[in-house]
Amino acid sequence: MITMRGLTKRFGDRVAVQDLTLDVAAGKVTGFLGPNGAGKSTTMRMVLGLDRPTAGEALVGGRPYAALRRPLREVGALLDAKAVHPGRSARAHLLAMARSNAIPARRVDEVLEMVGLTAVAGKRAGSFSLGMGQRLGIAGALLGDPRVLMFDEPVNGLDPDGVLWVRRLMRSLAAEGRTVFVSSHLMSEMQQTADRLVVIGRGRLLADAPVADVIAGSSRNAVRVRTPRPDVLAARLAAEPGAEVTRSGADGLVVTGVPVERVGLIGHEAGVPLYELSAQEASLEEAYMELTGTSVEYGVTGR
Ligand SMILES: Nc1ncnc2c1ncn2[C@@H]1O[C@H](COP(=O)(O)OP(=O)(O)OP(=O)(O)O)[C@@H](O)[C@H]1O
Repeated sequence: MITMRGLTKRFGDRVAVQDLTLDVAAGKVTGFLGPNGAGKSTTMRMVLGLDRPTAGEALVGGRPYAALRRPLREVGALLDAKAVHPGRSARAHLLAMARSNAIPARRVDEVLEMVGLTAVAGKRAGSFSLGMGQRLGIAGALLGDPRVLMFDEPVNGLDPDGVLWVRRLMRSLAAEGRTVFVSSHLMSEMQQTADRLVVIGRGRLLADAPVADVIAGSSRNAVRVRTPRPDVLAARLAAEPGAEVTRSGADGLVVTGVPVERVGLIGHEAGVPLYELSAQEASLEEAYMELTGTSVEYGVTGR
């Protein structure tokens, strides 16, 4: 588990992370989302002891990173896949990491196999493609067989096969009871991979909830109805608290703010025949856009 309590980071008078308090639980994939500059990397760097919090604390398994005796065995991370000496082979890079944490050399071959780099283990990391570099970074994170894993944009640069592989890897690591904390800008990918989401904007916590709850909170969730008597049904629905009803075509209505079951019941009570009754769930992308709409730092101002 990763614990953050009042975690805050200022760079001069710029607040990068503001008072984050949350737990990233074991046995789940937790997606970490936020616009560019929201503070995701800074948060992860503080968990790894690479940035010192201005206030508050970040703990891994109840202890600050600096207090971990063999850190790679407790928390593995992929932050920057390019942080590898370009002249070193993939195997030499991992061997050096292993040695510094008393990890046996045979584990290097195991993780190379896990990420599919065995055939190129002797090649210079500098000659690797973006996707191969990501795989090498993931191998480094897995090296110490840690209970906690953090990945910053792990699918960046991967082809569809690679994306699928990362998704399965995250799921299987969580199924083994590990804590998996992963940042991404790819909403459709997160919708398929994550159990929970932590969303931040301008350093502040915007949401910390199961994926389904984040989506359910969107105003884009709607019910579509078709009926030969749309006026009658629209009038009945409009009387529901919180309902918004718009006409769609000759016989259609789109209703927000009323659950699909209730719409069906109201139609029944009004004696109105229904040709179609369907719930239209918002995408994570739509829910995310609503959540972060006012906290996008580097947006286009629509001039
Ligand atoms: N070393 C630093 N010195 C000064 N400001 C910094 C430093 N590192 C980060 N920042 C600032 O802190 C804020 C948060 O940056 P961070 O890289 O954590 O965001 P992010 O959510 O990871 O963004 P992205 O999605 O673009 O990777 C930004 O405004 C950034 O400019």
